[in-house]
Amino acid sequence: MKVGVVSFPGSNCDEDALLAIVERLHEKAVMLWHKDHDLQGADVIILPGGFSYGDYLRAGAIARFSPIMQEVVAHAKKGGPVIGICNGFQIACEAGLLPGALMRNENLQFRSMPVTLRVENTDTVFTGKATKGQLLTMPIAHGDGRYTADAETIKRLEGDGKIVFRYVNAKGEATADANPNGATNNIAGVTNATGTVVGMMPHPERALEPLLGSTDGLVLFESLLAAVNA
Ligand SMILES: NC(=O)CC[C@H](N)C(=O)O
Repeated sequence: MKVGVVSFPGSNCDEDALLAIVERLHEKAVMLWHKDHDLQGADVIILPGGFSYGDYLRAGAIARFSPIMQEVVAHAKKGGPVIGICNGFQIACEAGLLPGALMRNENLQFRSMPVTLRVENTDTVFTGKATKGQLLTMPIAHGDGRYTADAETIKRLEGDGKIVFRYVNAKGEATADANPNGATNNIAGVTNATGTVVGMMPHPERALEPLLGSTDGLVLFESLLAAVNA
């Protein structure tokens, strides 16, 4: 497996994502500069977290015009795996790789804290090794994480089981107080029709070391490796 991590001006989780692949999975990873058109033979693309273009206009709205996004979209259209983490999720939505949008957090605060997620869909390239209903702890760090879409899209995503993660409390219940940003239906992550593109606000690449409080992010990377090698 060879993973390409796209570095935009303002990305700040690109190194963490690269290290997740190299140090935890012992697989190959390359940094891809946003101005390039070459995916350097990567089988998988990570759109990392950060503040691409300073979140000007709207988070992800400028990054989606970066030259490399044409190749990322073409890769995704061919069924190539793509994961958008936090700012990467915002960029994936802006680029039309995933439905919906990430709005300013309901409480207008930047939230940096651990959250509990419930795995809703294990039929994606990034959750195949998880179990449905499994609870995962990982951090969030965002100001614009309130997932939203028009009512018809939400109904379709829910009906088709395209919600991958939901914010829940310690008992696994998707309550309002477990929702850090006011996301519709506590949605923390979604997938496309084929389960090959996943976007999520929480950071699995920051939950790989016991020292950092959780290793629950590992299941996503192990799922990816298993899917690519299948
Ligand atoms: N950690 C991140 O990727 C930050 C995401 C984003 N730009 C926000 O604050 O909403």
